[in-house]
Amino acid sequence: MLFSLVRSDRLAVGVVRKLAPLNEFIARGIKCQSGALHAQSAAAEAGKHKTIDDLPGPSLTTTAYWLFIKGYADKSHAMQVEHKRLYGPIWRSRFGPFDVVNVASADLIKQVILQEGRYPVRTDLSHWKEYRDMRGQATGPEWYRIRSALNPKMLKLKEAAAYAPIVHEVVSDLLQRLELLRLRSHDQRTIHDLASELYKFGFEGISSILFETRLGCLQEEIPTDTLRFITAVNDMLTLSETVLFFPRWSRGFFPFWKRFVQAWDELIDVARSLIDKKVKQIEDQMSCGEQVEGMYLTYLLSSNKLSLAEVYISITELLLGGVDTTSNTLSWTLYHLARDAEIQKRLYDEVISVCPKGELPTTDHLSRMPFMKAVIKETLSHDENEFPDAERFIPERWLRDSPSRSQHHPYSSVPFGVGVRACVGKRVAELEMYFALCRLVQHYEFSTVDGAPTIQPKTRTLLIPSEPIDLRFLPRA
Ligand code: HEM
Repeated sequence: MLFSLVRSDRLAVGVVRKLAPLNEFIARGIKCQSGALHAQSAAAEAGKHKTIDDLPGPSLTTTAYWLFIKGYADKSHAMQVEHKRLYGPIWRSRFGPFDVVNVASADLIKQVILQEGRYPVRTDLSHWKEYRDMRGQATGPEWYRIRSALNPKMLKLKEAAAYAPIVHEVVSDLLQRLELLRLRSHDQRTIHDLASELYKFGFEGISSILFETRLGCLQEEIPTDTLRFITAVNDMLTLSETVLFFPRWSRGFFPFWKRFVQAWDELIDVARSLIDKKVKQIEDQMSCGEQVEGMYLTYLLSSNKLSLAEVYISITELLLGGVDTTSNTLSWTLYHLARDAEIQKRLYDEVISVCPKGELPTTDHLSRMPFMKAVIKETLSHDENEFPDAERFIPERWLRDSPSRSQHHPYSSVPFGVGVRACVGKRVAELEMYFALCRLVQHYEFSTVDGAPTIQPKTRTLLIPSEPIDLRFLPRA
């Protein structure tokens, strides 16, 4: 396993976007804190610690050969598996401006995380920072202060549970939309490209929490401003990868940098106007002497812990972190369930016994659904060296009382990261995924389309399906 890489060979969903920053940090860790992390070697035995220059790994040219000639450009997860085989559990590689040390064993990951200290550093995505500097926006005060302002209403289980009503509203819209698409399909069963529908769900879900407003992503006619927003996020993330591969001097020849900046401009513009609307609303309420109540944005704006510029950028970054991670995990989860009727049946039985159809699940219900949590956990990452039959989908391995319970290293599955720098949106993501999965299972039985080939993952920041996922949705009685 590589840190944050999800189900590496069989692969469901990955968070490779978050991998590079950690690795860059590790590289620095090795350089600056010699002895904090070292590979066992003749050098170490002789009492001399290795430096980053001693690490094995492909040169820049070899990496380019793997990416562009051997065809791993959209399969960098598979390349990492191959590189681990070739170079061992710790190796150096270079991608564009990144000089990366990869660690691919639970023990090494633990060593890295345990020496992070109070203010773990993640590398800046230089081209994101460059955009911000160019537009004179906040370059980000220290991470810890911002993170301390963002954490309280995001990470605490009790606080995140306050978003349950809005998440249910969005899940209801998702169910309605899927039902419409199902009925419209040629066999009144098939939903084509489920991942793109779930992407809209992810966008609507996280925006409704962050901006405290509904954007209409799941409506038949998506409002123009919302379409602009979705396109901008999509363009920015897609171009973000392209821009990295082209040197600065080539920006005059190729359109990518210009388009990347345009996408950011659009994105910030829509986010700012949504936030400004809320600011105006709060001001109006306050001037009338009304009590101001709201959710995440209201809390941030009224806590006075961040400047308005910091709120713009923090909310935008939360949005960027929270859309496709959640929806992609859900897409792969449904795909795995559709391929395994037995596991799906076991999940259905659990859901129905705790929360029958017609009832809306609550966080209390969720606490009595260990199998559902295991299904999501199994979709997210784990280490092929630590789990028997790692390539098979076996949610039972996460259940405490199950005979298939695996005795795994605590760092062998860290899909949200660990420690102070771990994912700020974990609780919100779980709430969205659990509620959506629960209600989908209450309503439908899903299966793959007859004769459909197995869908492989490809790297597009995350590990996404390489082809559209088409699933049959059969309504349950
Ligand atoms: C299945 C869903 C998700 C997964 C698997 C996931 C995973 C991760 C991982 C692995 C990290 C990096 C941790 C580290 O560097 O140590 C991270 C960071 C982050 N995530 Fe998530 N995430 C998910 C959902 C979300 C959601 C819903 C949000 C927004 C509400 C979000 C916002 C963020 C932010 C802002 C960071 C950066 C935190 C920091 O550097 O302080 N994520 N996430």
